[in-house]
Amino acid sequence: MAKKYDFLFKLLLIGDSGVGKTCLIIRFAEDNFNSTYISTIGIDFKVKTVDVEGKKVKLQVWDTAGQERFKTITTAYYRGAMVRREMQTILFGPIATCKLTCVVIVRPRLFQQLLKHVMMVMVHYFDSVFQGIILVYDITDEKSFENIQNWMKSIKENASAGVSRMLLGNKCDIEAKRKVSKEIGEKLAKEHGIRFFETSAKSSINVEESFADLARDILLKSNKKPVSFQCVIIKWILMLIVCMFNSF
Ligand SMILES: Nc1nc2c(ncn2[C@@H]2O[C@H](COP(=O)(O)OP(=O)(O)OP(=O)(O)O)[C@@H](O)[C@H]2O)c(=O)[nH]1
Repeated sequence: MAKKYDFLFKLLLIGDSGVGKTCLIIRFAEDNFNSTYISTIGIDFKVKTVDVEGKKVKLQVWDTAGQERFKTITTAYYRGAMVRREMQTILFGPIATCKLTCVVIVRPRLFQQLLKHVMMVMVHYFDSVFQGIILVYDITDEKSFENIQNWMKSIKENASAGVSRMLLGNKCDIEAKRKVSKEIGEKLAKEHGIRFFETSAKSSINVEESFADLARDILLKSNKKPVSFQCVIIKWILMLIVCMFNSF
């Protein structure tokens, strides 16, 4: 059977509530637009395969809720760094090391359980790393632009270090209500050394282009090696080990 894609990249959209994250994803994945606003609850994803540098890249695009009350769930999804920290504490923390040594000697069965927990964390890690994060603001809403700094801070604190980022100023079809100039958006992106596009999910401006551009950036960073495929293999091996532990 022919392989349907060469690479799989996971992207995450973040930004204030109402800036158009869901609409951008729907425009990208289904080429559709709905003006009815239904606020996202929790997290959801859509997939689309694009051609990048002659390679088929499957993008799994995750939507998040911009509302403050869902922030804990949203940031939990940046994972990479967080799970790594979790693993470091389990494996290398000073107390953990002492306890672990005692457990191996005195309670081998408990050690087995611990090992299983570590495997589970690793499975989760390989399953939840995002290669790209798209920060979205609304060009007609100054506050959503100011908040980009907070979202940037949140990425720094929670996401993995090598993650590719991109800034989108959405709703550029409503020029009459513009509050944030293109230049100021470009300036902010430049300061953070990331790509920038003004988009419109409604009028389908720069949506496909921006997603493909980010995919290209990730592809070049990954040195054209199918990293995600390796992750999937490692994930399945880890899951197999977890299943073996379960059957003891
Ligand atoms: N004019 C215009 N309206 C848009 C555009 N994108 C989204 N909207 C409208 O903005 C509103 C909010 O869009 P959503 O995509 O639900 O916003 P969101 O960022 O996902 O919001 P949360 O789920 O609350 O985080 C909806 O009424 C959309 O129709 C756009 O490009 N142009």
